Amino acid sequence: MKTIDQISFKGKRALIRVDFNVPLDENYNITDDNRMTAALPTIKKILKDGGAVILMSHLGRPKDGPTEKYSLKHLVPHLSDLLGQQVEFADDCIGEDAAQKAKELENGEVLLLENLRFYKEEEKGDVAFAEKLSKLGDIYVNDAFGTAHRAHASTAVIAQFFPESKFFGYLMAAELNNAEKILNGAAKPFTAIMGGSKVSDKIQLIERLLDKVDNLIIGGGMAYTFAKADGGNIGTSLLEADKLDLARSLVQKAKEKGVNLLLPVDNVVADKFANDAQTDVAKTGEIKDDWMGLDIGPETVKLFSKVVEESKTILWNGPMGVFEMDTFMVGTKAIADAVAKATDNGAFSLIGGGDSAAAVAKFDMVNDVSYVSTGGGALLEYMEGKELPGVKAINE
Ligand SMILES: Nc1ncnc2c1ncn2[C@@H]1O[C@H](COP(=O)(O)OP(=O)(O)OP(=O)(O)O)[C@@H](O)[C@H]1O
Ligand SMILES: O=C(O)[C@H](O)COP(=O)(O)O
Repeated sequence: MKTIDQISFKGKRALIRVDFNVPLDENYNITDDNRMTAALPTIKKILKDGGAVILMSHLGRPKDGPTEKYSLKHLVPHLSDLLGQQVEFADDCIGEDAAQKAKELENGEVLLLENLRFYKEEEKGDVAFAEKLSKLGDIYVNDAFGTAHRAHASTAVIAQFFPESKFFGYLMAAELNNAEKILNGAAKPFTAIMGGSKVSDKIQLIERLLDKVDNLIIGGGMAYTFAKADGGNIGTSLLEADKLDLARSLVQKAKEKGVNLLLPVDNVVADKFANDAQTDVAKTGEIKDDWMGLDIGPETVKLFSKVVEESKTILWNGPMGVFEMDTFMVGTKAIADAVAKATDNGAFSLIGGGDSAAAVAKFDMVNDVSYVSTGGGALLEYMEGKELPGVKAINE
């Protein structure tokens, strides 16, 4: 793997694509800075070598050019705190001002460019736009694992302008190594925990995992499609009506492959989708008409936790319930506790997916698991066996 360890950045300007697509509240406070802290080792290595750093990223999905809401300037104070030095900001990612600021950057200094997606050329993978960006640095570093599944100007297309000087950053290398550990070197028993809202998002991953795991745990909103497929009543719980056959076939495949497939046996149900809803516990398949399942129930917690605690490799993608509401976070928290316990006993645990990572951060358990991935879609696609454009662009 071509990583930044292979060169010295002394006297060089490194143009680093990072994924600083972090959640911000209404006052522009960063509510989870995992993606920023994860990029620090790469930035620090380059500064320590005696180089200068130019950071570029997207934030959100702006539709109509520059907007206050999606400005990366909101990240400057926190990034400066994290690095212990003032970070410069260019309020346009290309153009004269950015060029001037990049040129004048002294070794040891850091410049952050404005949101790349203020130009539609970024997502289109426009070559001329990529070339303009490429002029800002001497060496291209891709450390944006979270965006590696996008073939955009700054993540993939730009690499052609650095044929001899393109490298993976430390975060990218760590993410790829950890994903490989799960895919091709997992100690057994290997348990995958799948949750979240939709089974359709995760079909390919589930199918691939059936060849690798000993246990497959399915919880969260997607479990209701399985309950319905089994002929149960699910009330107004989440359902993907067009995925019932698929659910049945996944159950069948698990059986054929000897995978222990675990689905919820009981559920926390509510009379409305709200934190102050009336709640009850219902057996799977026995949810009353106007009620919805919003978390796994206490018996399920016991069943899932036992399997998780006995595992040596754990991949967790997607929460067990609507953990954003305190009333329905119990199941997700209990599974997080089980993952932490297994990790403490020597298991390797990888948490992937934006929402699972947010849940672990909410419970303040980031240090209790082996690795929290900064990738949502990127990790899923990599695990599904797809080649990530951001990775390919450096490798080829
Ligand atoms: N029983 C349920 N009913 C409705 N929504 C649910 C239920 N269980 C979980 N969810 C919701 O599913 C969402 C997470 O699903 P998603 O598939 O996006 O997970 P993820 O893979 O961790 O995240 P991402 O796709 O962002 O990487 C959460 O917002 C959670 O509230
Ligand atoms: O949050 C993410 O998954 C990445 O930053 C990619 O963002 P996108 O889905 O808007 O391309």
